[in-house]
Amino acid sequence: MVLLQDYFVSWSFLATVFVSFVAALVYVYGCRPLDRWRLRHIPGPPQEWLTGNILEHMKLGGIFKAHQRYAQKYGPIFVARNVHTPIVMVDSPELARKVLLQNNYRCVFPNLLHGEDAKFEESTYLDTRGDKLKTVRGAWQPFFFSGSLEGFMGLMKDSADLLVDSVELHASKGQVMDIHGMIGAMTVQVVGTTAFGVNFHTQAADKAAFSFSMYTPPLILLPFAAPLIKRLAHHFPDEGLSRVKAGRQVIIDIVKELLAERRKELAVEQNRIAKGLGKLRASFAENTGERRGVAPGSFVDLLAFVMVLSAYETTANALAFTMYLLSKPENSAKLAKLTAEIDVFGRERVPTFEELDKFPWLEACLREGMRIFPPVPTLTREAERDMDLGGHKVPKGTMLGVAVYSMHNSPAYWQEPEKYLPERFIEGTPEYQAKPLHGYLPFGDGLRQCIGLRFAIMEAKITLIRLYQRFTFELQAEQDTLELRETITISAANGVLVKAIPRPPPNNLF
Ligand code: HEM
Repeated sequence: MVLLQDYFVSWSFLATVFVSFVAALVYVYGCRPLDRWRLRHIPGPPQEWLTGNILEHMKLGGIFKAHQRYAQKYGPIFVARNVHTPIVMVDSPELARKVLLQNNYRCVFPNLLHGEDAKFEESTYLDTRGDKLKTVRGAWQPFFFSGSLEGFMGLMKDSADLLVDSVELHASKGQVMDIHGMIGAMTVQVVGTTAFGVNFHTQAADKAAFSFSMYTPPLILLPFAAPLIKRLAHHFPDEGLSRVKAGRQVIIDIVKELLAERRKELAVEQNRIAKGLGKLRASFAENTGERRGVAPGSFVDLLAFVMVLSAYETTANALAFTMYLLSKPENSAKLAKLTAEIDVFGRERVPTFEELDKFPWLEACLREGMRIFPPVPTLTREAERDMDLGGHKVPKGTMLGVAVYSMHNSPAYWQEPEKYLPERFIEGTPEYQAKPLHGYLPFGDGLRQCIGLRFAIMEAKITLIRLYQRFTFELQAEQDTLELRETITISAANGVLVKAIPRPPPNNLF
């Protein structure tokens, strides 16, 4: 009896109670009972303890592929656990519209950055909300007005011509090239130069910037322990994290250098602004950071990050995917129509801003490319208030997602979705008639729709015109099916490998 009493007050007893309590807490935490209860009416894949659906996503080849599978199985609204927190996904044009038009805040996913790096991340625009959102977006707008866009034509054409030169070099040696990587170098040059008015001479946004670290899984699974994990990662960075930080540092260093240079050269800057280049940074400084202190000290970082994330990779991916599809042997008739449209315009001529509208087939090829391979496969929002989504009550604060990739490739909305049919984007064709009214979202929708949409289409059109005036491209056999890699965007995991075939001069056509 005495022994038992001793045991109850002993350390080992206390330790057993404590460990059992913590184990029970961890178990309950991994089951997410509250989230399950809140979203119990919405179907979705069964969740694993602690890991949600993450392991299944990996098995299925990415979150976007998993969403496609879930939509087939559970219908147009389902709950998936992409990360620790559940996300209510929609896969129907009507529901997608509701999500995107009624909610203006993006979800913020956890990341590992700490200290100075975290400040850089906070300054980014992608999860901005409230008044700051209006001010910042307003400051961006002038950059994308027709007047400004027209001013970028020369730069876009020169950059496309540099790309043509390097394609020619490979072609003269009969070499296979990764056109995706080469286009990426061009898009970074274009957007960097337009934003800062200084030649952005490097492909700074290395893919390593988006690589994973071994700290990422614990951060995703145990978000409550984020401060501890971030500190650990900061003091003992592994190789993955070091690469992420190095990638960002390249950008920050360039930006700081440019900023210092610009401050010394105010007169030169005035000149540049008059020409339209550097307008974005100037407009931003004018409207937010410097004048009103909305983003003090961080506005330039913001531009750099948004540039990398939003402009460079998406445009490069859209272009590379389109070229991939046009190079597939089964799409040779679509390619022939494209080269015919370009030949009518002229093999040597450079289009003016207005003349870019004379390429409807080219634009259709690009738009259809972004249907099959939307560069941003999932859009996210946070429910700003309680919502009714497809008859389900979704509480305020819930993470919402639009399964763009799945919707774009669904037979429920597109006839023969696996086929590359640019006709879908040519008014008056049967394919156009069959197209869903709202089911096409490569640039998102609502107040947070891609602000660079016109910039991107313009750059892509100029690039494709200059390339196809001179070449067609032959796909390497092993690329019949393109392996995709998913980060925030989807891209070709191993690049797009092609051989350039110089086109015969126009007078030898027949
Ligand atoms: C083909 C190329 C591009 C594609 C497919 C694309 C796609 C997207 C998508 C899907 C979004 C999110 C929209 C939403 O949540 O509803 C977005 C946002 C954004 N994009 Fe693009 N983008 C492209 C090119 C560009 C370019 C060239 C720029 C700038 C020069 C740019 C700047 C932005 C910015 C600043 C945002 C954030 C807008 C906001 O949150 O208010 N994008 N883009």
